[in-house]
Amino acid sequence: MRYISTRGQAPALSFEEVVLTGMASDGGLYVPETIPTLSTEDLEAMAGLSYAEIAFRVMKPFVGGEIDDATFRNLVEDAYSTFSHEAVVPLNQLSSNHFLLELFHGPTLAFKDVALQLLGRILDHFLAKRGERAVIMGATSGDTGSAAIEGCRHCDNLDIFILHPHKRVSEVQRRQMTSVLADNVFNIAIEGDFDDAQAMVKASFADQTFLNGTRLVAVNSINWARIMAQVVYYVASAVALGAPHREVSFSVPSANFGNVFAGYVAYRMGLPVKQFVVATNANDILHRTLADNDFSKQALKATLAPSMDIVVSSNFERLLFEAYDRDGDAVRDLLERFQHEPAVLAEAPLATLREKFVSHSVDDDTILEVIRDAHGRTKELLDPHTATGYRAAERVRADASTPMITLATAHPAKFADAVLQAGFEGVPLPAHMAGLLEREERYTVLPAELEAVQAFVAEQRR
Ligand SMILES: Cc1ncc(COP(=O)(O)O)c(C=O)c1O
Ligand SMILES: N[C@@H](CCOP(=O)(O)O)C(=O)O
Repeated sequence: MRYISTRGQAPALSFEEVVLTGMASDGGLYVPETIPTLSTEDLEAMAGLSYAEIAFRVMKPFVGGEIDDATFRNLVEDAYSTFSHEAVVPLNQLSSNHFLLELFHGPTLAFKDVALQLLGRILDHFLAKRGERAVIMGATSGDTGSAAIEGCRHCDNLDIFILHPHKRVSEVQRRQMTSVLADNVFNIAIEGDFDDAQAMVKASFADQTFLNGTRLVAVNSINWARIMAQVVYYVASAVALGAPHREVSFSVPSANFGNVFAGYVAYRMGLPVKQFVVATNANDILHRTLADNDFSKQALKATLAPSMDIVVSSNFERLLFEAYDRDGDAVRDLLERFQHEPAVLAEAPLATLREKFVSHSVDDDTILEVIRDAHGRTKELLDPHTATGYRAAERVRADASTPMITLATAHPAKFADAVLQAGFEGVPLPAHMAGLLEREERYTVLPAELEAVQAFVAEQRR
């Protein structure tokens, strides 16, 4: 399996190189040269298998033999043994044809654990084999950061630098990151927003001279392994509901677009998916683009679903690459224009996207109303991100007969503010996080300036 850049000018890489590289040298993101397929028989054979076994089977073609089967199976089983639910990502039936896919049973209570528990182990495997050290730089709006720290902190070959927007993540999210006092973990609170943090991480990949030759690795969904691991739960949940002989739809709380893009990859692999509902908070660029062809930046708003407070959505580029028939020049032109002025998509690619994707945007007042309403109807307490998906599913689903799976991307205990504002008492943290709110914290506040961040990383790395 080779991987190519969405901007068409970087060299093709192997799986190992792609995992250890992050961004492509032409500024693009890596995608598989060909998307592997799952036959009807492959999908049928997955019914009743464990999550880890389905994960092994779905991901194997992407790894392309670069990790031997026995080792890869061990890495996968080990990664998912850290989840507190035996099913790893259980499906919870809310009503006759609406299901919640609970992706928050990992160590940090958000869907990011599904990929980052595995990515940490894959990185460890490749770096140990090469006898190399690497520096991780990641940007987080709250969840990727703690999941990356949790997934990678035991890897002796890695120093981990996580940039979060100062005072714009929830208290639980911040403490999950900043209370890890390990020598190889560095938290940076940026005086800016998530877009600033992500732009600095991407700029650091583009010019890595500040690291004097040490390898820089991505833990954001820039890294293909993140997407690959997220493809699995689309397959597992659809199979549980009758795929390949029954179509399903997914509603996905979206921002950086890695999650729903992984669903699209599952569809392209052969999963029968009727519809992807892209749910956004008030930062609605994805909704404006899909609904009105308005691909333009607006000022980032702080919302009750802070992990989705993102305007420049990294993985939308991967979907555009597919919609533009893998024309890297067209993608590069469009994204360069988008950086400086409002842009629009060409008619044909937009029509292609609209065949599978619909969208809906949910503001803060509605998030609170949905949390109350869903609890009244189903007894489930949704986190504010999941609430956007739940509402969007109900508003724009194509029909009531196709099972709708809303992705529950985080546990409500991470977002006490929204839960309290919705009129509920706080949600207790699980036992393994007891005492989190009293633990010592360590982080460094820096201005949103690339030089300051790079100087800090260069100085602190071991
Ligand atoms: C809880 C939660 N829900 C939804 C999202 C959006 O997912 P994506 O960025 O993959 O679109 C995020 C962060 O990205 C998140 O942390
Ligand atoms: N919501 C994310 C933002 C980063 O997204 P990623 O999928 O690219 O890592 C977060 O919680 O940090």
